[in-house]
Amino acid sequence: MTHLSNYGNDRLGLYTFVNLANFLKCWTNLRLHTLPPLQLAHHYFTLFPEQRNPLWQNPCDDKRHKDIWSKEKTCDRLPKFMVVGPQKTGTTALYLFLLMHPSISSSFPSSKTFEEVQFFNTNNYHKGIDWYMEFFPVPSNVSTDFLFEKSASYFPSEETPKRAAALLPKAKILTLLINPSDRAYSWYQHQRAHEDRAALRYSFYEVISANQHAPSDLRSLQNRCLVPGLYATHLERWLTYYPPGQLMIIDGQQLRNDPAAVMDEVQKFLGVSPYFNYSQALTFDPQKGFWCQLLDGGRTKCLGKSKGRKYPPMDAEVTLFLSRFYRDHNIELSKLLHRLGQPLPAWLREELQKVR
Ligand SMILES: Nc1ncnc2c1ncn2[C@@H]1O[C@H](COP(=O)(O)OS(=O)(=O)O)[C@@H](OP(=O)(O)O)[C@H]1O
Repeated sequence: MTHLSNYGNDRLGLYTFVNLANFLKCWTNLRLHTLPPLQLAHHYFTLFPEQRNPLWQNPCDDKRHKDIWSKEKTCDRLPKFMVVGPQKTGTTALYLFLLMHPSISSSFPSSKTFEEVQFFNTNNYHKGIDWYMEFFPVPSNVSTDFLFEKSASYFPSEETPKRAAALLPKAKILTLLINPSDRAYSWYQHQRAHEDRAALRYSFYEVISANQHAPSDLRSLQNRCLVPGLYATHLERWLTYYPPGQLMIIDGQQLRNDPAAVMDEVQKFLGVSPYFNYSQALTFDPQKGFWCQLLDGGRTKCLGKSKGRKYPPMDAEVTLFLSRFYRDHNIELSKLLHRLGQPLPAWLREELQKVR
């Protein structure tokens, strides 16, 4: 039984199977039973439930598969890198800036989830790799063109790193981190703007401080609000499947304040050419209050209203609660960054100061 799309392994499988069955019938007293295919599959997965979940690999990584891979198909329609989130850290700004580079192209937008494909972390994964590849253009030059996708909910997903590494072992992974308290607050505001019932009903403080006896909708909202900010836990999971050299941890605060400097680092990390001068291509738009793409004639192309929302600042009680909530996780993050030889972002240093 294999979940690798049925390219090569099973050509001999049928022959072997028939001969094995004949052998058993001829030389043993075993009575062989069979079932119609669907019932057989049901029975099989009852016996081996762990095999219900496929783990797709790249068919072109194995010569035997590649040799019989359909002529119409290619393995070039896969990303060379991914922006994995977490949500509300500036992933859309990074996405827009990456697209400005002449050698970088993204996945096609999904009708359901806008610029995000959300393959590895959802049931879309069960639609298979052909479904995933359809989201990517055929690159005009495989070695110089950089395809990517950004799905901001990949970062905290339990399954994603393992699944991504099985299909895209050489991919580079870009993640953005801002102060997890600010991220949680921005996410809550996002839910309110999208008229999430629970977010409209409960104040931010009620969400973050809910205890285990709270109603289930509040608990669920709390989890989705706070869990992505447990950065060290999620990063360790990514590092179980990808070597540190393939993972870039970007300071989201720096991307917001000095995007050209960050984009220079990103270009180096990806090894993409030609060098693109973001200092000339980006400008700060005072009306938007953020850096935007500079267009001909001095006009700007900024992100839409849903990015860079206006909402009141967090009050002191909330700030204190969240600083305490994330304290140990931030300490873990600082140890992890130290181990990776990476500098600590300013917001993390500030949070660590509060601990003392
Ligand atoms: N250049 C630029 N323009 C607009 N917004 C910027 C930019 N750089 C960073 N940010 C911050 O990005 C926050 C939204 O993050 P994401 O794009 O990751 O959100 S999402 O998860 O895709 O919904 C968004 O959060 P909010 O301020 O809460 O709206 C911004 O603070």
